[in-house]
Amino acid sequence: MGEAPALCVEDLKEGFSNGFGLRTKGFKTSTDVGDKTFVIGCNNNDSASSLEVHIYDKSRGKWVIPTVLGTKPKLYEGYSAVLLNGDRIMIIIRGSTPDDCIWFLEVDTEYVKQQKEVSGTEVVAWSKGVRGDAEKPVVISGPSGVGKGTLINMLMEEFPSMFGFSVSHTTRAPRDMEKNGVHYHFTERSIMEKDIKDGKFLEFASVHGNLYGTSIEAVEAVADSGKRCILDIDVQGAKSVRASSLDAVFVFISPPSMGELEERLRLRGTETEEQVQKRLRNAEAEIEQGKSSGIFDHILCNDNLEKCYENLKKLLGLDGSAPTNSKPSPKGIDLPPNHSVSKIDNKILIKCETPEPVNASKKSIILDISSLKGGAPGRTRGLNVYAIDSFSDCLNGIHKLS
Ligand SMILES: Nc1ncnc2c1ncn2[C@@H]1O[C@H](COP(=O)(O)OP(=O)(O)OP(=O)(O)O)[C@@H](O)[C@H]1O
Ligand SMILES: Nc1nc2c(ncn2[C@@H]2O[C@H](COP(=O)(O)O)[C@@H](O)[C@H]2O)c(=O)[nH]1
Repeated sequence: MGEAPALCVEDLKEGFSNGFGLRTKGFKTSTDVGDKTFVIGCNNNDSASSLEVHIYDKSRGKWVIPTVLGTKPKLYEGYSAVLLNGDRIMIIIRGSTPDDCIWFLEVDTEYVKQQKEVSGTEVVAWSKGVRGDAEKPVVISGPSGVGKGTLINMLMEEFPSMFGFSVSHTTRAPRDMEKNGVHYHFTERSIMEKDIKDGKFLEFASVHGNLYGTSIEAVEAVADSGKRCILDIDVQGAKSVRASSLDAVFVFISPPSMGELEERLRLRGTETEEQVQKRLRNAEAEIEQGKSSGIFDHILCNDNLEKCYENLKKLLGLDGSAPTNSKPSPKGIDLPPNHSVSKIDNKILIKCETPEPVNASKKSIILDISSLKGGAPGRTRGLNVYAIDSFSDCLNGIHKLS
């Protein structure tokens, strides 16, 4: 590392404008990014209140309340804030649980810039920091009745600990055997539209007359459990995911013929005649787009179900003997209870300030932020965590925290 710490929190007074030292409920901190000052905090000690973000635009001499995307962190005992790359503020939370102690407020990332353009307002976006990486999600798309759900069920039955299903939201009515929260989150249009406006959806589309969408939480919950996420979405949804920051594998399932697709839809018996007709009309355009748009990495024809399933497994690297375990869920980050925060290059030093000896897991730690991935509005993954015995370790070498 070689370089002296850029900033050490003990050298700074709480509430300084560099953003370090955001304290407890009722306090605020400010971080300067270009000609804007981002003030993060809470106005009072009311436990019902939450972290708010206000922006002071120095060039216009005006306060702005931005649109805040993503889920906000809860209120805890105290916070430290560190500006990273000039485009996001890392918030380190004191007194939180190990899985909830690192958050990012994106203030000028590509995602935030795009959202500003779309909404025409100031935008900031929260995402939660997570250790380690998740496996690439698998997006499965294709016309209604082609067999996507059947193939996904086969995969989940054979590899229950490896895959998790992204439970979509929809405004369509549940079918007889469908359970809320398992097959879909069945919801009202007005509620879903508000959630879409609040940035809670990775993608959404109007499909066969109803609104369908994948919430960011649905995908992240699967990744948090250490499983590989499977999305069953239409072609418009696949296109939106392709354009998003989610790095996924895209598979299109095509029918052997329109006649066969019609027969499958009718035999399933879940739609009225009018709905079958609508789905078949939409299928033609979906097949055309699926095969020609360049969205999909793989196209599989579901003629013979067993053969198609074998091909799906092959492209997912599962054609050998069945692996039994998924990747273990990444552990949380055990912060020392009393700590100070400083930044050295791509490393954040969280220095234990407890006078008495502490056990290994409560030692000072380093967060390596050189491999951050993903981001708002969901999870920022790729945080690496190392334990250190003393501050000089930080300069001389680091030990990986198990
Ligand atoms: N290869 C196949 N040969 C014959 N029938 C099949 C085949 N694959 C699936 N099916 C049947 O076709 C019907 C439709 O399948 P499924 O419900 O999985 O379609 P889907 O693509 O998920 O449809 P939707 O998009 O409407 O949810 C089911 O009754 C299923 O059993
Ligand atoms: N864009 C999205 N499409 C979705 C989502 N969830 C499901 N779907 C697609 O809708 C049709 C119809 O489904 P059905 O359950 O009513 O038969 C099908 O093609 C699904 O793939 C979603 O979240 N986003």
